[in-house]
Amino acid sequence: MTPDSNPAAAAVPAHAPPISAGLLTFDNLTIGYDRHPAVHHLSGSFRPGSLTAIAGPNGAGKTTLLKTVTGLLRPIHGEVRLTAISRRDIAYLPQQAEIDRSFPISVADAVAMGHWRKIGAFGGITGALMRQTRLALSAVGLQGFDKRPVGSLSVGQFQRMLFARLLLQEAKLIILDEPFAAIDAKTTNDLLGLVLRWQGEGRTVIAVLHDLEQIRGFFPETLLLAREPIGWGPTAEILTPDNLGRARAMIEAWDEQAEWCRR
Ligand SMILES: Nc1ncnc2c1ncn2[C@@H]1O[C@H](COP(=O)(O)OP(=O)(O)OP(=O)(O)O)[C@@H](O)[C@H]1O
Repeated sequence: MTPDSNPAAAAVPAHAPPISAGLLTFDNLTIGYDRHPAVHHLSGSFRPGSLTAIAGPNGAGKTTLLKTVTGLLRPIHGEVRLTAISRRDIAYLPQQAEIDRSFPISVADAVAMGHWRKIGAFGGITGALMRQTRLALSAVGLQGFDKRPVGSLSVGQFQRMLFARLLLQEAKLIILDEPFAAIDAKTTNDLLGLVLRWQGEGRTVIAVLHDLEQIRGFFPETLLLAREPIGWGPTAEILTPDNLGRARAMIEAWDEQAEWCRR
């Protein structure tokens, strides 16, 4: 696959958050745990149809930010605003480490859970929905895996299965937390193809990633986070040596026990 010169990366001023008609907007957001802030003073918007990487060192607050967007955490201060969508329109793929892989369920049933918006929590899976489930499994290269218990899948196969479920969700906003961590090159390439397909369909995609070359190659926009926003805009203008150095220094200087922010 070749890097995509994506039109979603419309001109946005460097080092300034792209505030415009955003699908998802942060308004002076401060988030964290037990009133210890993990991320301060984040403002900006993700435009509808944009493809954005969230980058930053370990402990920068990336996962905390995603959990706040999905409603798992409440902001300490400021606001997360959704425009023209609701939380039901968001599909969220957590880090692999947060997912219980021992759940006794078949691959087909796990993927079919992606239909929940159409059928509700207690609705039945019709023949048509099961056919769509099998199509989604084929799209991720897992044809014939329907009856396998999820616990028997390799790490890469498990991630393919979760992407099949995302396919069925047909979400307007897709949020991925380190989707390619511990995944081999072939699987990464296939799943990256799905990410680009989603964006081609007009969906908005946000992914936490650590591979800077991958971000430069495929993600037109980047939010570089290090407890505070270091930059947010076109990837080439954000992932500079200067900004990456500032992000590292910010994390090294961070006080884990910092009290409530007074700025
Ligand atoms: N449940 C929790 N309770 C208290 N503090 C937490 C909790 N989860 C995360 N933190 C802290 O919040 C800060 C940001 O963590 P977060 O997981 O958001 O970072 P990250 O950028 O996703 O890191 P990584 O790249 O290592 O996954 C860290 O100092 C972390 O220890």
